[in-house]
Amino acid sequence: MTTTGSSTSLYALKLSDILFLSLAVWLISKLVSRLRQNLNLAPLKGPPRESLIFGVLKHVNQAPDSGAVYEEWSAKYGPVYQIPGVLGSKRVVLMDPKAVAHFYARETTTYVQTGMSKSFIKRMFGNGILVAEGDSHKRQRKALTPAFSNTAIRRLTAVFYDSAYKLKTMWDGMIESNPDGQVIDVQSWMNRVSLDSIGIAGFSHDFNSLAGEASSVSDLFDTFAGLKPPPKTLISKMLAPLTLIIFLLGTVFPIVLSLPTERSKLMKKLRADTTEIADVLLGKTRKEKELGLVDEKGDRSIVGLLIKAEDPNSALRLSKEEISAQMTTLLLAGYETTSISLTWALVELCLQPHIQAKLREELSRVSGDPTWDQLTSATDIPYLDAVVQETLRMHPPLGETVRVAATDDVVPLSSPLSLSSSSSSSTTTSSSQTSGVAIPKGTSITIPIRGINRSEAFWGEDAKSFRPERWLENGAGIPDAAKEVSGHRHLLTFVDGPRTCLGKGFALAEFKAVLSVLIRNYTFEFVMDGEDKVPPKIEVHRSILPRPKIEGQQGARVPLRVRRV
Ligand code: HEM
Repeated sequence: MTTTGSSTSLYALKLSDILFLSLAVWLISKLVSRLRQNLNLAPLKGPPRESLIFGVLKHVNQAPDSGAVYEEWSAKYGPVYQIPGVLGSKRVVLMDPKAVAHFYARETTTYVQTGMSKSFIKRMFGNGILVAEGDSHKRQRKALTPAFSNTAIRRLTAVFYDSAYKLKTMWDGMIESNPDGQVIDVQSWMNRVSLDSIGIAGFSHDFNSLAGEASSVSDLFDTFAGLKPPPKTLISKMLAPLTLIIFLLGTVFPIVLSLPTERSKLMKKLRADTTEIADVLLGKTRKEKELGLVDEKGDRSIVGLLIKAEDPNSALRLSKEEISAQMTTLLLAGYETTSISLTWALVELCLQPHIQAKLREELSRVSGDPTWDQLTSATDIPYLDAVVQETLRMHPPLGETVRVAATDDVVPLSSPLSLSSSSSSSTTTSSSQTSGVAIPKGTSITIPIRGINRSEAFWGEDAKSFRPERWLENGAGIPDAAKEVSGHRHLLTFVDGPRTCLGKGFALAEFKAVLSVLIRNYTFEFVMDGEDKVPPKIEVHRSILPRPKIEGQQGARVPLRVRRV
């Protein structure tokens, strides 16, 4: 008995020793690698640490315009600077166009998702293209690309118009009984247009959300957008006030993201539900294919192409898990981003009714619905193009890219950068200036997409104003400094390089088709009570991606008065 007891306690002691030693080794290795990074990193200027735990990240996350914060620091410390991150870590912020282009060109190889992003995306979207790196990313991208070719999108244009006209039927019914216009939460309707479009175009599946059919995808997104009260358990209630803290700590310790917060539980459910939908859709299409119900040659839906990629003899074969994750990714990527962009466009057009009128006037001169050729041209319906571009510049759904260096690198600069003290960097041109910034392996890098898109240094003094005219005049409206920024029409909204948005053509065609139907048929204005008629304040609601909301509304609601033209 005694022997057994002592051997148990000896075993327990050994186990605790091992645990303690492992923890100590892990902590020391983290500290050593952080020290190595900090020592090898060029002595960049940057704002002082505000908090020992969060650095300045809490300040950035809580700012009403995080882009403006990065822009202010860039004006003060130069276009490449460092900011204090969580628990003594440092992040390098790139706002120099040459450095940004260099960075995006090396996405998925030299620069990869952080542990937190990987954990977040895997939980939400599965192990698909968004987390793939290097050769695996190349392989998945090659398999998916044909689904987004010009020919494919041209054929999908009818789907976007179908959705827009279904919405019109519903709205006409609502407005009919209210000739002075109907107050409509346009954001929820933009969600429905986007969801039904991606369902049909991506999987030949009609979610029928425009006709009011409920689906778990829209239910979950609505919960994230604060439009439905989430189910609350005691533990998640207790963790709710800590959501931001847990999120920030997750940048260093991704494991804390697994804590049962309301958000993490919703994410888990979202993943489970979208995977279920993906599996059902996949099964249905496979069966149709077996029964010869799908025109194999003609089927260019995303699912059709994914199923073709399943061919065991194909070099581009994707695993079943990858197929399910790609479908989830496409469903979610095609739904949130486009819906947010359409909503922002309507908000901006209400803030400046003369721009709305000018757009309507241009569209009234187009006979019938614009064709795909007209939608994709920047010059056929130039003001529509300018309004869409300006919306994407001002309101990129993804505000920043955060990555970590997988290997040591040197980032080139457009012009020499002043360092905070004399540098030991090999690329130093003088004691206080450098032509390239040494980035040690493990360094976190931030590209402030929103900050660069709206920066006065690139876009001029009126950078923060919604002014579609800057896109006209044969490009003369785009300042030379902005032309230095690589990316779709000098914007980083779709990022750049190997991870450039695959659905860019899809999104632009859908955005323009839906907006043209809305503006030709309806006028939009804010609901303004009282004598003064001051437009309401527009706030940002933190959902999966930040969404616009009108001040005072619960959740991401954007009620507008809609009248028939
Ligand atoms: C206005 C609408 C859209 C915007 C602003 C947008 C923006 C973006 C951005 C910034 C990324 C890079 C994400 C990252 O760095 O991790 C991305 C990737 C992606 N987007 Fe979009 N997107 C839009 C619409 C769409 C649509 C409609 C689809 C599909 C139907 C789509 C499919 C994808 C895919 C598959 C990727 C992953 C690409 C890769 O990892 O290689 N997007 N998008």
